[in-house]
This record gives sequence, structure tokens and C-alpha cells, in this order.
Amino acid sequence: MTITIEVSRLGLLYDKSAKALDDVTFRLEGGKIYGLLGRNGSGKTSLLSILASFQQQTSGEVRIDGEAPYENERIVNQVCFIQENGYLSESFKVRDVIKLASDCWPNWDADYADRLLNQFELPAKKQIMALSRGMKSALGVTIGLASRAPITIFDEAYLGMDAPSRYYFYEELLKDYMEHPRTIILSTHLIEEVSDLFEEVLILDKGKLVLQEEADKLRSRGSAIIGPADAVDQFAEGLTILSEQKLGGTKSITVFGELGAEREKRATADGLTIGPVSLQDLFVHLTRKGIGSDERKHG
Ligand SMILES: Nc1ncnc2c1ncn2[C@@H]1O[C@H](COP(=O)(O)OP(=O)(O)OP(=O)(O)O)[C@@H](O)[C@H]1O
Repeated sequence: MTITIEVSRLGLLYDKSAKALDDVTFRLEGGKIYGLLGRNGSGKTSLLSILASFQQQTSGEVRIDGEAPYENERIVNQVCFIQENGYLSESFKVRDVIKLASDCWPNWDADYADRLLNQFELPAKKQIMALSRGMKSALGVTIGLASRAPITIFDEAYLGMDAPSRYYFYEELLKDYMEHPRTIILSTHLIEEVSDLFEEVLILDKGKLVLQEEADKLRSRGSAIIGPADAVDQFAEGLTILSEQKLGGTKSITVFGELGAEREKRATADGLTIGPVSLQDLFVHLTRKGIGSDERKHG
């Protein structure tokens, strides 16, 4: 099931001095895996917690499936919001939490939850307080996946998990999403690890939405160029250089912006190799201090 999320001129003030969210507007058609990126304190959790009805905005509107989500029973159980360690009562046992979750989300798949608990080696009788940080994260991830909620949000929910568990989660997420298409929003600082999953990317910076773009299109706005140093320098004239490295007579640079067919043709003639740039490198560039909004939009 695909549910549209519409956010219009959203603002959030925790106190009068600082805007956690400032005039944020976007629309998610749904049925995709979205990456929500932003530096520390950029407003990701604030935004996601409003979408999940955990708190109310100060200004602006949110519509999920056409309705305001806050204290809206019909919408609340369509959204599963998983935060690292965010919602678990420490004295509960794993099986109590699973039972609660199964009551919350109408699409809950109990067999799938059991399989995931097994895979993550989470003992049903253990109390939450006796779980390690990684095990708590794995429990959150289990709930998020098994909820099969039409909108499932993972807010840094897998940070505590070790690398094999995280990779298992990424694989499982993709497999389950293909079998049961729904809207997934992943907020993460582990961009390199997760970016292949993203179909669309949103970037927040200091409470403002600075970019919403298809992941492939965003990737195409950056390029890595390698070749003889002189030729690379000539090629780079007028482009925004994100990073550069020189080894002997060879130079490699990463650049931001459309290259254009003419420049690409010249590059090949000059013996330069053009390759892709990671989303992480582009993110670092787009959220670095002093980047103007025109550059974000037009490259
Ligand atoms: N409960 C709160 N009371 C006051 N200010 C808050 C509260 N929660 C968040 N903030 C402030 O709101 C801003 C956005 O915080 P938020 O947690 O949404 O950012 P984030 O992008 O999720 O950050 P991180 O990546 O570090 O988790 C920050 O300036 C933060 O200090």
C-alpha cells in the first residue's frame, strides 16, 4: 500500500531562540526507500518524530494519506517509527515488547518476527535492561521490519549493531521491501553503507530542507576524474573541486556539477578517466559551511 506524505511550511521551535525545523516543504509519493540525511542537529529526528505523531509542529502542516497525523488513530498505526533505544521500557522482556508491537501494527507478521529474533539471537525471556546496545538495536530493527507498516521509519536505529548484523539488516530490508513494497525512511550517518538502498534522498541542514532528489540523479551531479596532472588541471577549470590527490604525475579530483557532453568528449581525448562519486562525498560537500542554495539546486 502506498501512502503519500505531504509536508508544508513545517516549523518547530523547542525554545524561542532556535528553529529545529524552518519552513520545510516536500512531498513523498511513497512506495520508495528514502534516505534522510543531515549533519548532527540538522532536524532529522525532529522531522521524523512529527511524521510519526510523537510530537506536534509549531507551524505548518503535515498530511499523511490526506490527514493530519497527530493523535489520529487511523494514521498512527500506519506508521512505525524505530529509534535507537527510543521507546522500550527497561523492565519488559523481549517477548512482552514483541507482543505489544504485534498489537500496534495491523500488518504484523509474527513468523517473520520470530525468524528475525532467531537470526539476531535475541532471547525472548530476557529483560530489555539485560540486552547489550547492539541487541536493543536488533530488537528495534526486528520490530520495524515485522511491523510491515505502510510507512516504516528507521532513525539511526541500527547504529549499535555490529557490521555483520547491520549488513544482514540491509539485505533483509531490501528483500522484504521487494516482497512487500511500502515506504521506508532511513535516517543515517552511515551513508556509505546504506546509500545503495536509497531511491530518493532528502537533505536537511540547520532545520531547512536543502535538497530532495532521486539518488541516481544526485549521484550524476558528481564525478571523479583521474589522469595526467596537467590535463586534469585544465579539465577542472571552472568546476567546483570537492577533493584532490596527486601521486607523481597523476592527479585525481572529484568535482560537483554537470560536466556537459563537450567537456566529457575532451576528457576522453586527453586520456582522462571519468568515474562516479559517492553520495557521502556529495553530502559532505552540500552540507559544508558556506555552500549557497543555488549550487545545491543547479550543481
Ligand atoms: N527536546 C529538545 N529540546 C530542546 N531542543 C531540542 C530537543 N530535541 C532536539 N533539539 C534541538 O533541535 C535541533 C534538531 O535536533 P534533532 O535531534 O532533530 O537533529 P538530528 O538531525 O536528528 O541530529 P543528530 O544527527 O545529531 O541525531 C538541535 O539543535 C537540537 O539541539
